[in-house]
Formats: sequence, structure tokens, C-alpha cells
Amino acid sequence: MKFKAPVTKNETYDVTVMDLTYQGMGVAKIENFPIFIANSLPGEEIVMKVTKVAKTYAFGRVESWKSKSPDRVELKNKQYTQTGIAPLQHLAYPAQLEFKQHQIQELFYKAHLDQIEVSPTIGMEKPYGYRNKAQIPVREVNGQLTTGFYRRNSHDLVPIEDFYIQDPEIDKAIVVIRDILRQFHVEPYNETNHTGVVRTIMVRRGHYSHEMMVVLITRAKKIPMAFEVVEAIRKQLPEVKSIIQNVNAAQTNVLLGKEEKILWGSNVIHDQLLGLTFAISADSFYQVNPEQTNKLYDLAIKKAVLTGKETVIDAYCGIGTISLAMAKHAKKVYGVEIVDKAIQDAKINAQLNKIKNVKFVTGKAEDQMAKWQADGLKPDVIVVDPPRKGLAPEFIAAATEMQPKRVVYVSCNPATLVRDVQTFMAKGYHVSQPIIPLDQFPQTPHVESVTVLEQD
Ligand SMILES: C[S@@+](CC[C@H](N)C(=O)[O-])C[C@H]1O[C@@H](n2cnc3c(N)ncnc32)[C@H](O)[C@@H]1O
Repeated sequence: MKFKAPVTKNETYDVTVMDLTYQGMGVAKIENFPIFIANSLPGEEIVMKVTKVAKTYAFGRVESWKSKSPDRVELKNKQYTQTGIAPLQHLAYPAQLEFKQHQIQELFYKAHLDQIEVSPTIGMEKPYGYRNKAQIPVREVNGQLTTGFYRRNSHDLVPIEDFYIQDPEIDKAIVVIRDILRQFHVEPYNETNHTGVVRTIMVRRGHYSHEMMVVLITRAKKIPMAFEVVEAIRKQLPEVKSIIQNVNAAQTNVLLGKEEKILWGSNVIHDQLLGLTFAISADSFYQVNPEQTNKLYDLAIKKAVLTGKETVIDAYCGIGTISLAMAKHAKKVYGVEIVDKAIQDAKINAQLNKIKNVKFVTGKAEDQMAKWQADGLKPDVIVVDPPRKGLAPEFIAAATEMQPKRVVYVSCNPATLVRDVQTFMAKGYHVSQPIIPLDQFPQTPHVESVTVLEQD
């Protein structure tokens, strides 16, 4: 380290990058004043320009390299570093997997839970082209309707056709739809004036079924030349089984509005996981990495140790994927999920797969757990797969009151996992085996893992 705080904006410094932050940036620790540097790796020596100084940290930009990390790999596309689509793509894949394992381990160390071990991350053979869903903003760039991705920390659109981590068939479809919208002079959304028609193109593709769903998210209720647009999409994209318009007239970053119209075809597409078929609606959660999801669910089933006699609760069940995969190995599975459409899909999915020993309920998991507890339900195993914010304390209170033998916690955020594990520990549960990270999101810093908690 060649300098001391205070760090000043617009100055340049020689820096050795020590660590990686959650954002996948390099961080140079300078006398308790961390500097975050986008796209640098530990061990690299660089000349850095400070661009922004906040109260307790600063942001920098690499001016020149002195020595590169052995884990640095060539960027597939330099635009990605502007947008943050694949913020870890400059890190070799084995190092990404190690980074994710250490991310979890470090958080447990910080919580003084050194006894909890974390296994190596289960990765992919080909860690790109995996995403089965794209949500691509539509804006005007150089006078024409354009698709791409937002520049980091902004809503400026960078035109992009190859998204690297998405199913290449989805990338191709986005370009076809963009060209059709151009052909019929459909206006792109203008965020500043809140005018225009199409805000976002969402495409989902069944990895195994190859069924495609196109959702045009619009500000306006009416799409001019809608019939012609739909016909052209159908003709040019034969995999499309569902074309939906979702109206979102609000000035918001929330993607989907409440109003949905089926422009053509079905309201769902289908896909297969672990030999089961699933119907998926536009607004239902469905894991984005099919190859890794098969491994994730397999792992969750193994860790639940089912013999066919157990009662299982699958909380945060989405369209019932884990519930139905477990139902084959359990006596009865109860699923709860907040999105009613997802529960409707889950019920259809039970019928599609002729599975009868499941019960799905719409509601907040924390409320439903308290109801089931009051009703005297005694699960042997509880599986949880919550969103990033993790579990509500009321949820854990009700879950532990029911005294399941085992809790299988599928987490997409290690910070909330550590917090929730501590709450479980205070209620008589412990982590009974090493936590297993599984890479659902290669080239990004997101960390998924499976933890098993058992009664003391
Ligand atoms: C990470 S997803 C997991 C879904 C499912 N297990 C799967 O693998 O497809 C989390 C799910 O929790 C749902 N959710 C969010 N908050 C909830 C709450 N308070 N109660 C119940 N479900 C909730 C979301 O709608 C989403 O479907």
C-alpha cells in the first residue's frame, strides 16, 4: 500500500487489490478506508483513479495494469463490464466457484460460527448460455427502437445482442422481436417523459421442452398493429407457444404490472425437471438455470432423507417444483406460496404429473406456518427456499415449535442464511453437515446453497 487515507476524488493511486467484495469488484484496503474497484481481482497491482468518495469508502476505475491476477481471463465482451450483466466473467470459473464457497464461509466466521463448514461449490461444465429467462429493456438509441442492457448504476441503454449467460435461442428471439417491433413502428418506452409503448421484452424458454413464451410489457394498453406483430412473431419464431401482453403503466422499476392479456396461444409454457412436467405462467417464479436446478432439487431430496413415510412442508414453493419432486418419496407434502398464480400452476402441475399426496395453499409462509402449527400439523421435514430476504422470525418460531427432525434450507443469499441459522440455533437446531454451495448463476456473484439443520 503506497498511500494513506484520506483518499480524494480525481486522484490516482498505485493499489494492490486484496479482496473481492460481494459485487465482484476488487477492493483495496487502505488504512480502514476501502476502495472498490470494478473488475479487479485479488493480487493485482494497478494504477487506480478515484471517481467517487463516500463517507466510509471510495470507488475507483482502473487506469493501467502493473501485474494481473493469474485468475484473470479475457473478457468475452467488453460491454458486459459497462452493464454488469456478467460481473464475474473476468474471473476464471474455478476461482469463481472458490469465491462463492469462501463468501459463505467468511460470513459464518464473522458470526463466530467457525464450526460450520462449507464444501466446494458444485459448478457447471459449461458455465454460460444457461439462463432460461430474459428480461430485456426496450429504449430508443440513435433514433431507433433498441434492445440491450442498462449501463451500470444508470438506466442508459447499451445495445447488446449476445448476452453470454442467456440461452442463445433466447438471444436470437429477442433480436427477431426487436426487428418486428421496428418493422411495425411500435414506439419504445421513454422513461424520462413516460411515453411510448413497449418497456421490456420478456422471453422464457423451456430448456427441455423448447416451448417459448414471449411477454411484451407495455406502458400503453394498446399495441399498435398488435395483430401483425403477433403474426410475425408466430411465423418467425415457431417455438413460441404463448404471447402475452402485460400492461405496466406505473413509473416504477417493478417489471410486471397487474393487467395481463393473452395475445395468442396458451397462458403457460411447459418444461421438465427431474422427470416431471411443469406449467409455468408469466409471473411465476421458475429457477433460471435448468441444468443446475436438477442438481439442486436432487440434493434437497437427498438431504431430506425421505423413506416414503414422512410429512413434508415445502415453504416458498413457487409452482410446486420441490413439493412434487419430494412427493414421490414422502407420505404427504404441503406447499405454501404467496403468489396465487404460482399456486394455481402448482395445482395443475400436481394433476399433470398424477401426484395426489400434495396440498398447495396460497398465503404468506409465516402466517400459514402459524396456522398449520395451530392445527396440530407435525412435519418430519421442512424445506424452505425463500427469496433473498430470507425467513421471517415468526416463520422460524412456528417451524421450530412444530419440531421437525430436519430443516433443509435452500438459500440464494448467504447473509440472510447466516442470520436465520443463528435464529434456528437459538431454538434448539444445529447445522448437521457441511453447507453445499451450488452455482446457479455462473459469471455473477450470486451464491446459492443447501444447508441441513437438525434438532439438537
Ligand atoms: C426462491 S423462490 C423458490 C420457489 C421454488 N421453491 C422453486 O424452486 O421454484 C421463492 C418463492 O417465494 C415466494 N415468496 C416470497 N415471499 C413469500 C412469503 N412471504 N410467503 C410465501 N412465499 C413467498 C416467491 O413468490 C417465490 O416463488
